[in-house]
Amino acid sequence: MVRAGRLTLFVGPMFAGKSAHLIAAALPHVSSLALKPAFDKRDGAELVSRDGTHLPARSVGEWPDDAAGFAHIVLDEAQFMVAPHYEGDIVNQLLAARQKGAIVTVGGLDTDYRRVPFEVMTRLADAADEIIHLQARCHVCGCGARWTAKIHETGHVLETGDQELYEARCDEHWTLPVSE
Ligand SMILES: Nc1ncnc2c1ncn2[C@@H]1O[C@H](COP(=O)(O)OP(=O)(O)O)[C@@H](O)[C@H]1O
Ligand SMILES: Cc1cn([C@H]2C[C@H](O)[C@@H](COP(=O)(O)O)O2)c(=O)[nH]c1=O
Repeated sequence: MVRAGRLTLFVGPMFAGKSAHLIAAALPHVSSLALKPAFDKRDGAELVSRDGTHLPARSVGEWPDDAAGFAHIVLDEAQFMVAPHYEGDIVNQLLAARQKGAIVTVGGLDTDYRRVPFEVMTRLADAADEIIHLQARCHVCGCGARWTAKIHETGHVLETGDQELYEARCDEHWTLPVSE
């Protein structure tokens, strides 16, 4: 019997618990391949959530040759899987894995600090079986935050960082960064 594949997305701003949910989704699976973008040098060979959970993961700049051998594939920070940091079309590769029966679970930012959608995430959302929208707490007021604000304008849309550079913000308190 052919297994039915499935694509689940965890999307939202930074600090919303996307990595925590991905790690929790992977743990029950015996055969699990956890991937992270080679572009993201944080945390070495692990997916790490700010809630303290972590999971061994491979940093990849292209689709792994042995991916077909895994029943469950997890990918975090999917917004980084674009040229020149990633070779190949990650969306088509994930959809092909689902087609072959894999349970595919992906986390990523739906929008950048300007509130512009990340194209990879939009394409994945169009094809997903399930999308879980997560919110963080606004850094200013503590309300539900759908957006990420950047504290300093650096001129880079793709730029790894944490609380020194980014904050979760609600609709009322989101702003563009002040140019330096
Ligand atoms: N502004 C915030 N809103 C919500 N959680 C936060 C915030 N700042 C830090 N945290 C912590 O971050 C955890 C989620 O982190 P993580 O899984 O790394 O999120 P994501 O992958 O979405 O960035 C929460 O469980 C909480 O402990
Ligand atoms: C908003 C925004 C974020 N990034 C980077 C910053 C972090 O390294 C990751 C997001 O990590 P998290 O697990 O979701 O906290 O993305 C970026 O490159 N560009 C942006 O606009």
